[in-house]
Amino acid sequence: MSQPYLVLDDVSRIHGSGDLAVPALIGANLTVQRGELVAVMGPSGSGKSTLLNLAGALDRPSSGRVLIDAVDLSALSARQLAGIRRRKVGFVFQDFNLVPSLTAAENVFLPLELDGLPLSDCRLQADQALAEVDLDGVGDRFPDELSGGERQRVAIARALIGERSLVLADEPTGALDTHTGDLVLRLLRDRCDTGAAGLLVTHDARLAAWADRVVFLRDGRVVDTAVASDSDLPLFQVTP
Ligand SMILES: Nc1ncnc2c1ncn2[C@@H]1O[C@H](COP(=O)(O)OP(=O)(O)OP(=O)(O)O)[C@@H](O)[C@H]1O
Repeated sequence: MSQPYLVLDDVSRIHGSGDLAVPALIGANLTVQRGELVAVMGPSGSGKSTLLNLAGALDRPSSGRVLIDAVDLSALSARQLAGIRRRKVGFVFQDFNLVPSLTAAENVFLPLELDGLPLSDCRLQADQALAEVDLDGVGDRFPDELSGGERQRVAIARALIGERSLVLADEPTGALDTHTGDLVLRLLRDRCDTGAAGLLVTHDARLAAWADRVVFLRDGRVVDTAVASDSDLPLFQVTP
């Protein structure tokens, strides 16, 4: 089997210190191959967002190692981490995180623009990315001129634009109706099928069924994994 694209090796993250220390993630091990979509499930506060932020180089572990494409992130400066995020990682959040003063196309090509790509190339790639999510022709509209489902598809286009091959989604369908939620999941699934590695945080077993595997967290620990195509996901009825 090829080298995993994402590796979490015995990763712990303690927020705060002293009496206020919260062990949000404890000794987590996880690998995701290109082509694979892994769902992360667990009760509120179990460490799902913490894990996702570490996987996407938005946060650093208190101990353990995170590797993206065989690069150990602990060896990198803040500037180098920002470069990895811009080039390799796509994030999709529940609240879309679009910049309201930028058009749909400008939101989508923001990571490329920050990376110094000429604006004409940025626009071309943004239009292609918008077309991929079935949003041809909306590039010049602002987020408040789009529906919730369209905004989330813009966010997906931004997460998928360029070469980025690690796609991280935190409750990406939370605010969407079932039909649009399924569309968003299909886009994520397609991107993984064409070679990206994906992590999907969700509370919804129906959405987790789009993944290849499900990792269950409880109190900051990985307590179980399951093959997602087994329709009877154990939800949180796992033994500690
Ligand atoms: N910046 C922070 N400072 C202190 N504690 C934090 C911080 N971020 C998260 N925590 C704590 O770490 C634990 C894990 O939080 P996390 O957000 O990863 O859980 P989650 O599983 O994503 O929860 P939810 O499903 O409610 O979003 C929780 O106890 C949370 O209160």
